[in-house]
Amino acid sequence: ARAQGPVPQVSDAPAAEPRDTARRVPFHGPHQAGITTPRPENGLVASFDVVATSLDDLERMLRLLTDRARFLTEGGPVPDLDPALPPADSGLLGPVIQPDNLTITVALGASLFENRPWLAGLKPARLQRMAQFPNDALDPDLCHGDLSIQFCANHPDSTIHALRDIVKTLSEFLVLRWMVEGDVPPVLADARGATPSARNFLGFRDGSANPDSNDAALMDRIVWTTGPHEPGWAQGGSYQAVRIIRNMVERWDRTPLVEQERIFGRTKMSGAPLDNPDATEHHVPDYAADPEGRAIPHDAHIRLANPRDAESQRHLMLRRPFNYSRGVLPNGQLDQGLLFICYQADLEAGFIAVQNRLNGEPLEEYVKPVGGGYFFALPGVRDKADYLGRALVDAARRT
Ligand SMILES: C=CC1=C(C)c2cc3[nH]c(cc4nc(cc5[nH]c(cc1n2)c(C)c5CCC(=O)O)C(CCC(=O)O)=C4C)c(C)c3C=C
Ligand SMILES: [Fe+2]
Repeated sequence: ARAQGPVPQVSDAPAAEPRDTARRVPFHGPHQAGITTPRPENGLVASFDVVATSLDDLERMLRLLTDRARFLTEGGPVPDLDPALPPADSGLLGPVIQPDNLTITVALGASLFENRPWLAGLKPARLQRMAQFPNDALDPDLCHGDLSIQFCANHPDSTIHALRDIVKTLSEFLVLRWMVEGDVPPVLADARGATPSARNFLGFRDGSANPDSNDAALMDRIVWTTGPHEPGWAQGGSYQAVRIIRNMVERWDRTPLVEQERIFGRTKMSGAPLDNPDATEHHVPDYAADPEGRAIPHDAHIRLANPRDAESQRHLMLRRPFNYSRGVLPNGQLDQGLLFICYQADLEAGFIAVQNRLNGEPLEEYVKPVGGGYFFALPGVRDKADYLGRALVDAARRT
């Protein structure tokens, strides 16, 4: 017989460690946050079509987007509204929005300029629609867009909350085309105080040879767009290339370790280049000492991506990828991959040139780009009176 008495209360799951969500990345500055600022654990790129048929509409949209991005990244209490109305906030983060290292980075696609005569002549010089590379199998539903927003934060609930806020508050202007969310595993400083690079879904450290984003002079050269060949409004912005790259992880996990390592040109566990496997991941490979490609094959990913010759400095980029995992494909394979994001001062000298060199690399047997797009990240918002894209709007009013 069943025991009588009160139904036992279902207890809450054991509480995790309290999270540190108070950290804030400054919103105002000469450049947008989320490019050279440290990459937190969660990242999401959403691409939108813009419904703005006049310059006044575009200005209203950019001002509203700036206000929301400023509030969400700085944090604060959610206003109480009349309960007869929809609430001011989704409530995902509770009554007070915590900044949680959130950054919101807004970038424009070529189609925004091409379909609007009142923006003619103002498109950044290298901005173009992403073309198909030989190994691509692009899904049109995962490509292009008038405007991209990259959300990064310590936790996925913060990036999702910010996306939901923008989708709701800008519904008059923005129609969502696609979005991909990803993570990078947390990394702990080693005994020498160095922080190793996080691993991608192929199990390799990713980011070892990235240029140092704390070096402002280097970032001025590699990342920030400057110079007379670009419209004046675009100075201080950056070209953003986004690629959704599926990883065939089942096939990869059945590939011998030596082959995996020769495909990248690095050892899997430490990340050291194969010309000095006992070094750290930050060891600089010496290709001149390996002209026949015995240690690091000529078609290894890192050797093709950066041959470190006289020309290479022109083709550098800042990579900021996240790993995505989104269930199972209809064929029963895991749908995992890399949300590849990179920033550069010149899209053609950066991403496009490097991708053209990578065409045909052995890694292609294990990866399949399925989407993405090219965008131009707007210059930063200087202060409370400024807004995203103000210089563009001012320039359009003058022409
Ligand atoms: C066109 C640019 C690049 C694409 C697309 C790309 C895809 C891609 N990369 C990895 C994994 C690794 N990439 C690594 C290095 C590396 N990759 C690129 C560019 C692209 N990668 C560059 C410029 C570099 C640096 C080369 C150098 O300067 O030596 C590495 C090694 C570690 C590191 O430096 O980050 C890994 C691992 C995957 C899995 C992938 C597509 C799915
Ligand atoms: Fe790479």
